[in-house]
Amino acid sequence: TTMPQHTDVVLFGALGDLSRKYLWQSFFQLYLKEQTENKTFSFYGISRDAQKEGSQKLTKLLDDVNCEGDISSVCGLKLFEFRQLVTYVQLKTDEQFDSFGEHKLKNIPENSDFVLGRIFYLAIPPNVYSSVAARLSSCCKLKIRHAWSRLVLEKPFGSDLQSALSMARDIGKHFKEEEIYRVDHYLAKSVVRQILPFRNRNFNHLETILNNEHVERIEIAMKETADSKGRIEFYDKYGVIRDVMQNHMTELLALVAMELPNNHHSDFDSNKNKLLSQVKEVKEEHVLTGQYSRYLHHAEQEKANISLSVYTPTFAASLLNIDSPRWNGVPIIMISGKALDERSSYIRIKFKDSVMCVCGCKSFNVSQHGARQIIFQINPGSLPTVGILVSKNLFSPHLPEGLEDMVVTSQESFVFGQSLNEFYFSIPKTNENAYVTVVRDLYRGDKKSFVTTEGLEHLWHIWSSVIEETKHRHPKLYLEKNDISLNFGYSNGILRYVEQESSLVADEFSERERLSVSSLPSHFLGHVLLVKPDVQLYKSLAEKINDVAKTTVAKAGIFHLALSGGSSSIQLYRAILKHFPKFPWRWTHIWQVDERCAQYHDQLSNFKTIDEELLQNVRIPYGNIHPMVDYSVANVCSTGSVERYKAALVHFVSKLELDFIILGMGQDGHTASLFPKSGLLKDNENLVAMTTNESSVKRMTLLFSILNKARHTAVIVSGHKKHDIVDSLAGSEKKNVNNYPILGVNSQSGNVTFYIDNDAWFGK
Ligand SMILES: O=C1O[C@H](COP(=O)(O)O)[C@@H](O)[C@H](O)[C@H]1O
Repeated sequence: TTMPQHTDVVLFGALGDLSRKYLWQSFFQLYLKEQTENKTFSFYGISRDAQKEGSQKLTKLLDDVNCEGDISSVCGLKLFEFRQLVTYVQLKTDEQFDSFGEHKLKNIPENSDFVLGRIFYLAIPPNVYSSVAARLSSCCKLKIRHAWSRLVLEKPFGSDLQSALSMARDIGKHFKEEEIYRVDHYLAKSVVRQILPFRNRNFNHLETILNNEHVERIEIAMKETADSKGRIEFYDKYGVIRDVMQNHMTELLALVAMELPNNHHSDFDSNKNKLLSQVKEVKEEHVLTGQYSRYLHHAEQEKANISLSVYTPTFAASLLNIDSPRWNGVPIIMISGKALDERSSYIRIKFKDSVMCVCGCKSFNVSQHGARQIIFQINPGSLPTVGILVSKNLFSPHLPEGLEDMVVTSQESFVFGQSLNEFYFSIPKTNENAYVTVVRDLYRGDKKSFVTTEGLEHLWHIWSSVIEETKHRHPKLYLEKNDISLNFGYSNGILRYVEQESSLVADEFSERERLSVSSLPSHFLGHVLLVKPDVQLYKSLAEKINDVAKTTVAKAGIFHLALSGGSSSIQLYRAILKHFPKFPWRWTHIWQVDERCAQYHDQLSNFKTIDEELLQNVRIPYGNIHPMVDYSVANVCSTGSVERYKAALVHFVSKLELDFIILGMGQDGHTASLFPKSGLLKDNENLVAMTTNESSVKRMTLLFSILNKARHTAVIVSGHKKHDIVDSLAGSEKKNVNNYPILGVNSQSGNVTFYIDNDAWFGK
């Protein structure tokens, strides 16, 4: 007869996300499967919230625990019982801890024939692990015969080797190694659990080919569609390498590459640790990093420290090597990222193709000679379900107890370019949530889903220095969901993006921008003023536009730039082309501030200048260019043209906020095509209008209603002919917008800068 046993489950962080999403449901599953007359349970939900509020929150949370489709009355009854067995407890002070140990938890006399267990599950921030462990050790840990205590920790287990060791030391003062359970939920995923049984069951086939003679490379991927929104603070601290490569992915590597254990736990641990100790420290040149383009936007929303966020990798690809006779020379490639095109985790073992066809190549049979691979598909990606795929031209696998054949329906599915029909496909018989498995293992004292202290030390040893070395590297920006510019290759032991240049560039994010703004010398008409010789002036403005473009593209994925006509603009375009060849043209939309109603080839056309001097020299998508007048009709300007331009602005420009506009200023103080005494100066309703000044042709122009919504405005004033108007505007006499339209420039953003060259400022 087995001794009766009771288990107290004490869940810290009982009201948090992890508990809400997985833990309570998993503890209910435990109760459902394990509880008998002889095996009883109590559950305690712990947080720092006051008793009443915490208790209400917990009750709500438990309402969501359910039978997951099991409609039997047994499950319904057990669910009812389970909810009754959960008690909320506020634990903040030493006294509260002590009284919890004394009065709430079950206690038994020494030497009773009863097994008592206590699970302390810490779903709380790691910085309090040590102090909570210390308190638990003094109030609640069982120290009598037939009793056990387990301390369960969620990652991150430190942020580098040193911090992990010091955390392990601190906790080790209160709990012994066998009492510490560090969760790695990937080790509890259904396919991961089948890796070793599968290898064992196919020992004769597999163990002879799982080595450097036969394996070309191993890929381990953890691709996610989710981004890091809501977790920026955590992500800025950890980034993708610490978050998943150092732990889940390296653990997966160990399972496919370690020597098979002889089914003894001690073998399992020592073989795994041996393998981990053979993985070479990752080098800087072995890691590529990327950041999805809206990351900084999320960081800003979450009030993160942007100067740190710019460096956070949300994507990484790493090349690892194992220094052992079995694996020497086999590249191990890890890929993981947020905001990618699919949620797919897998280990792909690709075998060498060493067959050369000499004769009969026309009928060379793909199913016999095509790519040979084994794929452990852990999260499904585009497959109908998770499972293990073995190329039919490799061997026909024997299935261990936990797997069954998957019948591939006629519907074609492809895996790395090969039809699913070209694989033997086996799937786990049960596919429960990983946390259900974690909790069951925990209860049974089975340490398969947990990380030992020695293992942890190896894991950090592999990754610590490269994380440090790359911490100030600017990750390559990528577009969410599907950016082929993340594709990379490896040769001569080095990883390289196929497209070296990011289509999005965000280095030197805004620091320089802020600096340049704050160091401007003075003000003009209430706006920031920069006075310089013209060459320097245009370079400064080009630099500013480039900076704003990069940061805007990084945040919003699109940049709207509105240009004026005039000879000064030509110098600006040349400065941009010369100094900023990496300008993000692909993501830039070009608008016009104003235009004369002339055909494209007419010398009066502003657009012709923009086109010839700028657009023809850069790679900008045709659809991003928005000329103001309509060259497809004889009458290039009409009411229809005004409406068309307005509609285009409304369609493309979010909230009608252009990101950057370049204005000029005429000798009469006009700007855009808004001339002194024009009725349009007071038009607050329209965005675009036709206009004329006495001496010249008709024009189209943007109005102040949209100009003043721009996020950044630069007014270029250049040449000695402008000196008088600059002088007069700088004077103390009060002026009004009706006579000096430039005074109407009053952007809501406050980001207006006058770029005035020496000639215009000082005169001849
Ligand atoms: O541990 C982690 O894993 C999740 C992904 O887990 P999955 O079971 O959904 O594949 C990841 O989103 C998270 O950033 C990381 O901390």
